[in-house]
Amino acid sequence: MSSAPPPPFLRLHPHSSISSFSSPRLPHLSPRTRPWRLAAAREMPWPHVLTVAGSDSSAGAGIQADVKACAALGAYCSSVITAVTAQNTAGVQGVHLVPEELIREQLKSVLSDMSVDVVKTGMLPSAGIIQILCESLRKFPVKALVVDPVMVSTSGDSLSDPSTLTNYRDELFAMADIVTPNVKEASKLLGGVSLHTISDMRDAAESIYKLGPRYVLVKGGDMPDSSEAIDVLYDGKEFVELRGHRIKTRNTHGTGCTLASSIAAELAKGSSMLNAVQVAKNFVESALHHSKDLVIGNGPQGPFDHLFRLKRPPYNIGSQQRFNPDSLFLYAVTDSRMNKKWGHSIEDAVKAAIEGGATIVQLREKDIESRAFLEAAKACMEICKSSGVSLLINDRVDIALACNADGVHVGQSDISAREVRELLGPGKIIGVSCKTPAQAEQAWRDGADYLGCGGVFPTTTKANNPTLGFEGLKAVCLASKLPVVAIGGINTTNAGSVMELRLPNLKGVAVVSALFDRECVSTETRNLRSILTSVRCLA
Ligand SMILES: Nc1ncnc2c1ncn2[C@@H]1O[C@H](COP(=O)(O)OP(=O)(O)O)[C@@H](O)[C@H]1O
Ligand SMILES: Cc1ncc(COP(=O)(O)O)c(N)n1
Ligand SMILES: [Mg+2]
Repeated sequence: MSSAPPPPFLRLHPHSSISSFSSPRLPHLSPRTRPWRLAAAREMPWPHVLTVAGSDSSAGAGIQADVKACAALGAYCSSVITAVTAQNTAGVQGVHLVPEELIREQLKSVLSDMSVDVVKTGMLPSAGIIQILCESLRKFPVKALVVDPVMVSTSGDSLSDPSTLTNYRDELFAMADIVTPNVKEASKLLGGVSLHTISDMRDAAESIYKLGPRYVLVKGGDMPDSSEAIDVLYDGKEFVELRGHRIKTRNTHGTGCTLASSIAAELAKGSSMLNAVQVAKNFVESALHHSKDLVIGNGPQGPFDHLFRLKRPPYNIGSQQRFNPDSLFLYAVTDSRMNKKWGHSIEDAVKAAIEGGATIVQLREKDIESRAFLEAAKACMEICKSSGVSLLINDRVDIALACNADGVHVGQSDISAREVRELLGPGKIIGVSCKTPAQAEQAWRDGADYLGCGGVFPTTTKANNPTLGFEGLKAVCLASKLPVVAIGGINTTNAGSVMELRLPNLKGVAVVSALFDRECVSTETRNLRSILTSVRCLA
């Protein structure tokens, strides 16, 4: 690796010079006095990841991978470039470091102005660069820091000076929310210990955790002879093994950069760490799967297609608004037989439920023709959109796609949440009906957003549906890594007792007949809502 000579190529904009970097760039105006901000009627925050990393001329890894991954997942990605590398599918041919003062300048330019949510680091090739980054982060704090300690490329070329080890370990890790070494990097960080088994990865995660980050993810992409790609996540208390299919492909250049940026994008959207890591891992696996036969370059390591979803409908892949688990509070599920019985159209029933205070709606229409269902779903989408309530479709991914619904709810015998995610993309809400902790675990692995758990009480809405009781609900809630909504026989007389269980992850109740098998849907919804609210107020 060549070290940085004085930058003869540096041609500065007349108003921007390294020597003047300490002078403030932006006039200090309050939002009220910034005329360009008054133009927008409603300001929409855009999840923002700043990547501090190296440029990869082959665009499979580094800054280029980070920008593509964030874009694919619906986050904005700004970039501070630490080094310019000459790379292709055969390996790394050259590295040139960006002058440290220009890195400081780039950091200040972005962090002082652009409301960064999460900083993600990749190639930090010198000790001085790490120090500058730490200083900048202390001056401009962000919500989360994702550190991918890039040291060696997958081709085996060095991408950082050995002296950076000390700065990583003593300074940057303590500021990090998550550190994501691959097995080779974990070994380097720990003085050369060898990692061959999952148990070795766990030990390494534990040792790196002691250096100060909130989470450690030891990635097993490069573990030989395994049919699975297994990563180990550790939070100081619990280990989680994230297992995925190992895709047989030469196109794995940039998997590490992509994983870390995807975690950063999900954190910027508001996910918990565990969910961010799971979504990121599923995204890498899907991208590798869709790119496995693509050919670019003659070397042993090709890039993969981060934007694979653009090749297929739906095109509205990235959503900026994360699913809010609190919206499960009063979950209204429609039933066409009940609507018919009371002479309500689906649209009127949905409108009344929202008027009464339903916080999310699912259309569960089992005996209606597809064309009529789609028309009703489109009308319900308009109603839900104008009141800010999400609309999900039971089982029918085709209807959800056609009406651009907010998501889909599937049962254990429907197509899996993983396949639904493939079809709907990352921005949509996916719920899965689960009766056991094992099903809850699988739904989380498959990339679901929430669980429906029941029947809590006996119900006539669903035939042959075993009753779980409070014990069954409790087992699922305790085991679940996802928010849960209770369902099955819930009405105004027993809803309070369900919420009074105060089970972890239990966010609300889902009801069908208690709302829709009634003459006045809005009154019933209002009554239920006030019961739920009073239980919540007593908490
Ligand atoms: N062939 C593969 N199939 C599926 N997932 C993979 C494959 N190779 C790597 N991954 C996943 O990609 C992510 C990055 O891991 P890894 O390749 O070990 O990182 P790095 O690029 O830093 O060496 C991990 O989640 C890992 O499990
Ligand atoms: C500029 C740059 N940054 C990072 C990597 C690591 O690549 P990988 O994600 O395959 O480990 C790389 N090859 N080049
Ligand atoms: Mg790799």
